[in-house]
Amino acid sequence: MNGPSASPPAPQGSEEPAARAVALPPTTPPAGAVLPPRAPEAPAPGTLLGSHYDHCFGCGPQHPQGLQLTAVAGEGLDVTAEFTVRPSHQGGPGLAHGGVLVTAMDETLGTLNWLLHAAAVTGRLETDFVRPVPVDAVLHIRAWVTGVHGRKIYSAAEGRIGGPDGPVAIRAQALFVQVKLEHFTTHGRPEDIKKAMDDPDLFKRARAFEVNP
Ligand SMILES: CCCCCCCCCC(=O)SCCNC(=O)CCNC(=O)[C@H](O)C(C)(C)COP(=O)(O)OP(=O)(O)OC[C@H]1O[C@@H](n2cnc3c(N)ncnc32)[C@H](O)[C@@H]1OP(=O)(O)O
Repeated sequence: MNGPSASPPAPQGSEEPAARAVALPPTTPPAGAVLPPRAPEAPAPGTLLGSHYDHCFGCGPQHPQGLQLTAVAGEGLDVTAEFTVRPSHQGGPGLAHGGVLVTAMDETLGTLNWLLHAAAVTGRLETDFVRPVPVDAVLHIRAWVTGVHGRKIYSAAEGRIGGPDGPVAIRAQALFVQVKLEHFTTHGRPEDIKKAMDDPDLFKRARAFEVNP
């Protein structure tokens, strides 16, 4: 199977508007979802999670235009993260681009999988933009797992500005799908796979390709 099915857009304008919508699966956990314990291998609460791949647009320190987001493991199945909006992240003048903010949420939500010791990729990500985020602002993000159902990991996050307890600027909810190593080796560019595999930092290498046995 290749993800959930979606209706194609209707070919002409005579249908009801609702019939033209794409059917998307929910990002709230279904009945039967569970909240597993933190994996025994999960980094201790308070650990700076670091980048899973130096060239990642979300967290890589070697990506000059990237977000260089940093995340810290929480006490449970939760993380906090910070991202400083730079001029290269602008959409409207002086304001963060919405897609860049979504990336920050995606990246932070992705780090939750590390607490479950599961390799997973984003299947679906919903966001609410609540208030604009200016250049130079720090987005304080908190993310948490809401449930796990089979290979699906459900999670939610919020980003605040003006401090960790400041007003909410963005909210997100996501569904990640656990994948095996082949997801990356089959679809990724060979030279980049090699670059990640050659990283002398064992921890990063593990994070770039960690797979549930
Ligand atoms: C490990 C370190 C990496 C960390 C990176 C963090 C960076 C931030 C995260 C990202 O941005 S990842 C990049 C963006 N995401 C992608 O590129 C994923 C592209 N999509 C795929 O590769 C596949 O569609 C996917 C792996 C998600 C699913 O394909 P599969 O063939 O493995 O799964 P399958 O279709 O069998 O579906 C498994 C279950 O997930 C559900 N599912 C799959 N795709 C879904 C989707 N898109 N939305 C909702 N549900 C989805 C599906 O309905 C099904 O539910 P059930 O088990 O209940 O039947």
